Amino acid sequence: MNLYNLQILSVRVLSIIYFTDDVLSECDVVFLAMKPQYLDEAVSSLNSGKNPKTKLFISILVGVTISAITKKLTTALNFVGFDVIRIMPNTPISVGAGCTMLCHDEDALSTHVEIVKCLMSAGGACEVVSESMLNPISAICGAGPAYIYVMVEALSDGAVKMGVPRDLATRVVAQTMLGASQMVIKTGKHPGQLKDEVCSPGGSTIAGIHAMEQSGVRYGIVGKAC
Ligand SMILES: NC(=O)C1=CN([C@@H]2O[C@H](COP(=O)(O)OP(=O)(O)OC[C@H]3O[C@@H](n4cnc5c(N)ncnc54)[C@H](OP(=O)(O)O)[C@@H]3O)[C@@H](O)[C@H]2O)C=CC1
Ligand SMILES: O=C(O)[C@@H]1CCC=N1
Repeated sequence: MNLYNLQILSVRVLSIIYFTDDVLSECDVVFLAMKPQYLDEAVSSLNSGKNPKTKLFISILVGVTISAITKKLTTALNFVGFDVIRIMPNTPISVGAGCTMLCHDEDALSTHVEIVKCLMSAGGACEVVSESMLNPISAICGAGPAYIYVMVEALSDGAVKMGVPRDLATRVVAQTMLGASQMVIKTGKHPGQLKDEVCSPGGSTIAGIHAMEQSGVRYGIVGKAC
């Protein structure tokens, strides 16, 4: 990490917890990380005091807009001059392989955007998108790991059914998913082309693909899960 990154990371970051009387007077940056239905309760538990220090709120709440959060904070706390930046991270961030989507208002300070990018990049990829893109992309980067785990579990179940021990099956499935993902990222090839490269004419893979298509896997993912 370069000096610039270290400098911007030197701001103190704390999460909002219950009964946070002094969070705003002590922290430059505050994460809003409760479920959306508890936002009002959380905001009302904050006390801006005489000298609020917080200049940046980072929200991971799914579906709550920057303007809605700004309005709630401004109304409840009666102070202005802060930025709200929305992010949608995912749980793989805990192992350094996360994917965070970030959006901000046009008037957000570039230093604030850099702070968030720097913080979230420490846990994986981080990309800036428009706010209108955040909800649809959240269905993939935020919820996506759960869908992938179901697929890992299903493939592992299939292997177990054929007599492979569970731990070996799950390890091989996960490594295969990792490898396939790296192929998509590193080769830049269309996933359909990568799939074609695995399917030998008349081979077992195309037979498996046929079975997947017959059972509506693609339809279920595109039409129902997303
Ligand atoms: N799970 C995921 O993969 C992702 C979740 N998100 C978003 O993150 C948010 C939290 O989700 P998740 O972590 O799964 O949910 P959890 O229920 O695990 O965590 C919610 C947290 O909010 C705290 N909390 C509840 N009420 C208040 C309050 N009034 N004031 C302050 N803090 C409060 C809870 O504290 P306590 O434990 O003390 O009750 C808990 O730490 C949601 O908005 C979700 O959309 C975003 C991306 C991915
Ligand atoms: O299921 C949820 O509400 C959150 C949003 C993204 C991931 N989990």
